[in-house]
Amino acid sequence: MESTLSKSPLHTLRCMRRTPFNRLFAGVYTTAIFALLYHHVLILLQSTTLVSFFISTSMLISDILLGFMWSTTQSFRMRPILRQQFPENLEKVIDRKDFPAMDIFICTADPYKEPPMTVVNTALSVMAYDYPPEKLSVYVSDDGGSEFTLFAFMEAAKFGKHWLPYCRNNNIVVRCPDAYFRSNYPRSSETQKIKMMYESMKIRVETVVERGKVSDEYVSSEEEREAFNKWTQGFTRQDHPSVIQVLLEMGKDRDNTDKSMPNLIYVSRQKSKASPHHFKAGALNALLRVSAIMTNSPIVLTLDCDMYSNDTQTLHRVLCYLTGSPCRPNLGYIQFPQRFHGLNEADIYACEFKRLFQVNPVGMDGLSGPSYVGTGCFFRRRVFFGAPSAFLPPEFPELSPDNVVEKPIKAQPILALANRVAGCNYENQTNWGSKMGFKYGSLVEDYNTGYRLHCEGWNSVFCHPDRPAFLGDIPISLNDVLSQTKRWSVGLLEVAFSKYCPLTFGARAMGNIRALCFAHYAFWPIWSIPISTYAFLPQLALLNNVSIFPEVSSALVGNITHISPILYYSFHNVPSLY
Ligand SMILES: O=c1ccn([C@@H]2O[C@H](COP(=O)(O)OP(=O)(O)O[C@H]3O[C@H](CO)[C@@H](O)[C@H](O)[C@H]3O)[C@@H](O)[C@H]2O)c(=O)[nH]1
Ligand SMILES: [Mn+2]
Repeated sequence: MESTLSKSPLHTLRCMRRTPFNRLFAGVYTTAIFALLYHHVLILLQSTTLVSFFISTSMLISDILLGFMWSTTQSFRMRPILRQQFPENLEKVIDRKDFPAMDIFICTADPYKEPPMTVVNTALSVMAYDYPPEKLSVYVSDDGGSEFTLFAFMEAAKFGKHWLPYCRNNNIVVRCPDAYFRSNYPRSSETQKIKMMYESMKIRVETVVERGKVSDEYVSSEEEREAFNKWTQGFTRQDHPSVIQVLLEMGKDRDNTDKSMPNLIYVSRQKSKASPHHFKAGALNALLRVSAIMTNSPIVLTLDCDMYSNDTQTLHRVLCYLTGSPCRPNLGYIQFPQRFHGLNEADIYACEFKRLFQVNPVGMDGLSGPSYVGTGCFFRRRVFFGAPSAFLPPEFPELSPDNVVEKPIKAQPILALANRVAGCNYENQTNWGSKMGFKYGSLVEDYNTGYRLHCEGWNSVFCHPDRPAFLGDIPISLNDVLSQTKRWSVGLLEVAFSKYCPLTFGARAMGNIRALCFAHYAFWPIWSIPISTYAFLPQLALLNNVSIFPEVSSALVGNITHISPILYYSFHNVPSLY
């Protein structure tokens, strides 16, 4: 195998050529920042009135914060690397029948904000991966506890039996039905037929959501009726029993060409007003346990419901890192960037977050790997059970990452246990959320979990192929943008001001440079302080006749300080210079 790998590698990496320049620049620029701060201190000491004292102090504080944020960004420039995968070499190293099983988690939380058809499209796009279907299990977590979402998935299970073979036989690249039918697809009679099926499913699902109930005419079997019976009078989204419904069972359910379908399982964990639900992290932990009981695949993909798969080869790319030797023993997860569709040229709310999702992770990748961004991330199941060298056993052996599930997923004991671990009080007095699974304590469970895994000694890989692996929706209204930014800011500050602060706990656990990368995110909201100061202070200073910038004649310091904010912003905003 060694020799096969050296002739046809599965992945390569190379350091970027600009690295020495970046380091030199960081050194020179640090001197400029100190000169600027020195100038501010001098002005502060010379201030004679209250107004000039206030203005100089504000400038000093803003520039200290800007300088600090600048220094955190430099950690991303210290060793940026570029990776490449060669999925075409995979089958030289591992037989298709030996591919590892994958559990795919899709989260949804509200049938009105996240229409069930969007969730269905995400699920169908991943069910149709070019991967042995008997190795795929798709779990949908419905935190909205909505019968409409369950109904949509019953429909998707039926439509999938036509869609999957259609994609396979016609080598379709975009396997998300909605995106496919929006593209310039070939108008053959087979395609028209499948499009009609899709449209009629869509109408049924949308009618059900509009009417606010699943009418009898849409329920086609006793099993389905029984599932909907769980939505009794007292069933609300904040208070309801767990609902776990197997919609497709691998091996038993077959498509219209008689090939096996992947598993498709609907999970709505139990909710009660009296127990905390821990938002998405709670939902993911419930899914981790339910999937452990039912399939326990060694690799887990987390996806948001608004992100569909845009490349059938993605799982092969992931395997390039997880199979063959040498395989990094501490490799915990593989993160794909969040990329978006439907962006307009101007992207007026700047929601693409290119720096956050595409530029900075390249820098972190050269250190110990990118942070987790909540979606498009493949984990080894083992990472959720303690540090690489200190396995933390779960409450009972069936939850253990090395347990092999032998019973079929519809077996009564399996379903009973799955419902038990999806209970709202199950986590009381356990390590879930603190030492095990996705971490609680922050609204940005993704950043928090990724960061804590790195502190434990896990590392990660950034996989950024030219063809986006996943495409998602961006917020398109100002209200959505503001609420998203507020949620992120609160969540990040929760980590920054906790005992796990990257500057203290992080620096001890992983060293200064890596910790600075994580600190950059944790302290991201403090950008608002210097930005607001710079927005308002110059006018105030002008009105009060206070000079905040040095005069051109005041020698070296003046010149440097004049150009430094300009230089700072130009360097910060040119992505090609990382
Ligand atoms: O109680 C909850 C709340 C949210 N979600 C799901 O979590 C996902 C992300 O939530 P959303 O409200 O869309 O947050 P965004 O700010 O758009 O998402 C970004 O930020 C989140 C918090 O950091 C990450 O979890 C996401 O992956 C990341 O895309 C969605 O699929 C939701 O359905 C739940 O399952 N349960
Ligand atoms: Mn979202």
